[in-house]
Amino acid sequence: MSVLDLAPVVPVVVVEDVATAVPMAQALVAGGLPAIEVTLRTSCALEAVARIAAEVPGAVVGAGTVRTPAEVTAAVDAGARFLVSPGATPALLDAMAGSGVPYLPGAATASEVMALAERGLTEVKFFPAVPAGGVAYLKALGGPLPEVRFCPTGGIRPQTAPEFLALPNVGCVGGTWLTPAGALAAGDYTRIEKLAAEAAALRG
Ligand SMILES: O=C(O)C(=O)C[C@H](O)[C@H](O)COP(=O)(O)O
Repeated sequence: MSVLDLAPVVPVVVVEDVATAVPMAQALVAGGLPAIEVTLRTSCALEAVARIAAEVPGAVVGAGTVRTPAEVTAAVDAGARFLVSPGATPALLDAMAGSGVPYLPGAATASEVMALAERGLTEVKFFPAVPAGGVAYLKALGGPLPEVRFCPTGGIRPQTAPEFLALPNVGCVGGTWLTPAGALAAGDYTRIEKLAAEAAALRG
């Protein structure tokens, strides 16, 4: 099954303290969001991926902010079950294609999406979704490129997620709102589970 179909929302998480990784992932899964994108933006990100992969059986943990072939290898070695990138380069795409796991390369223009489609890639992260043009832009891309499905990410909030999810070319949306830094710092996993449950219910 595609990552785009696991849940309406993929939490994009920035793990600053690796001790929060497992309880955070448990809360997200309990709330109904199994696909979790751990961004490789912090020094403990790979360890967070490894711990979630080992200790949270209901989670489908992936790595985000994957920008280089070396990061592809490191993420898969850590246990990432999918890869997400903000954009795409030929070297990165070659590495992702050889990784053995599903991947969502990033694109923001018709030409970028067409270059990915030329490679047979029809599941794409639309980034940065809101600054690049939001719902209207994505709807317009769906005219000439109807076979491509997107996971828009960047600037999406619970209030705006339903407008994206209503588009036929959107599989799911990504966002950071599920795991507020304050909730993680305070160990408030109940709040994270509640945010996840609300997000999981966004599309019935
Ligand atoms: O790290 C990456 O690879 C990214 O693509 C960036 C994330 O998609 C945004 O950080 C989403 O952040 P929000 O706009 O707060 O939902």
